[in-house]
Amino acid sequence: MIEIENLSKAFQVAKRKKGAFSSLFSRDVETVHALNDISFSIDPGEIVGYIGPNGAGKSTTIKIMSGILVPSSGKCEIMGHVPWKSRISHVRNIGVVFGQRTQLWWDVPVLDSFNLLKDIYKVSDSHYARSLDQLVTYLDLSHLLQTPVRQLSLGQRMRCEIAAALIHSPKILFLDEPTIGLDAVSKIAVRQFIQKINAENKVTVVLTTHDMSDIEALANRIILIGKGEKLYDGNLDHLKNTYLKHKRITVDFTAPTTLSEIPGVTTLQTKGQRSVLLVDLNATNIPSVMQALTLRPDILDISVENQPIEEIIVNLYEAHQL
Ligand SMILES: Nc1ncnc2c1ncn2[C@@H]1O[C@H](COP(=O)(O)OP(=O)(O)OP(=O)(O)O)[C@@H](O)[C@H]1O
Repeated sequence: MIEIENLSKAFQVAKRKKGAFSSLFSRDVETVHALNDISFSIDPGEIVGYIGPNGAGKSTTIKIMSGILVPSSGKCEIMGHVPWKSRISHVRNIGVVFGQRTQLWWDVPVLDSFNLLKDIYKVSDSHYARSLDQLVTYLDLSHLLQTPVRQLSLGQRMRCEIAAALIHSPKILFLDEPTIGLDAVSKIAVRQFIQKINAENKVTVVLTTHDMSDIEALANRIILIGKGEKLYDGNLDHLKNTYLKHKRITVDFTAPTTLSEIPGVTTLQTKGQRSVLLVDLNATNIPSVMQALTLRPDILDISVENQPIEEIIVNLYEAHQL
């Protein structure tokens, strides 16, 4: 369904020189390699988390796959189309949501934007009625349809953005940071909707996000890129098991206290009755640390957390010497 082979994208940018205005007059340019020889393929019905740190090349990939950017080299074929060559046929197959931008008309009621999109995509009346009905129900939009977009909260707007991207029932949905800035309730609503349209309408989803809870909730596969290179393609648990070096244990005591030394464990923080410990999994394991802790009579609560995924990514970078 999505075939990416040896895809590269380089940008030419004016070289920064000392002095506020010198780059305006300078002819020196440097090349930024946003994507370097990336290859992957995605099958129908998958939900893929496309992740990586800032500047990794995620948005560049989404823009190429949407037909907004032309790559410097390599192949990108989506449902038989080269996105930037056959734009009109391609956009019928895809829906795109950029969390930081809107595709809705700011001053008009949401429903008017949907009607305009219906005309742009030449959706038939009967298909539109069905599609709108489903989107309004699933995303709980009925009370928002007559509201101008500028009056919507961020969470309400994002639900409308997602509906707008799906009015023409595309087979593929690209979501670039769809939950950015949303509160917990809106995040969950967006996630549940993504799960639903994937399960019921068989929509293939490519999701970029910095929110790893989005990835954990949705993606059965992740593709991780860093500095334009593909670093990992597979399942999230496997990545965690391979690169997880530490776990964190938060311990609440009945009264302020200090912990005696436990091999392989460092105290990251002690505040009042709470201590946060870092367990080095190369030196020890969780059952041994728990055993040492539970010998103490003054423990109220213990919780064990995996190292944040961002730190796992750092481990992965180190492993790749990037
Ligand atoms: N239009 C452009 N002109 C010049 N450089 C660009 C352009 N777009 C992106 N870049 C550069 O390409 C690299 C990859 O950027 P991209 O926006 O794809 O990263 P990203 O993974 O989406 O990052 P973020 O998580 O911060 O959104 C960065 O170094 C960025 O500065």
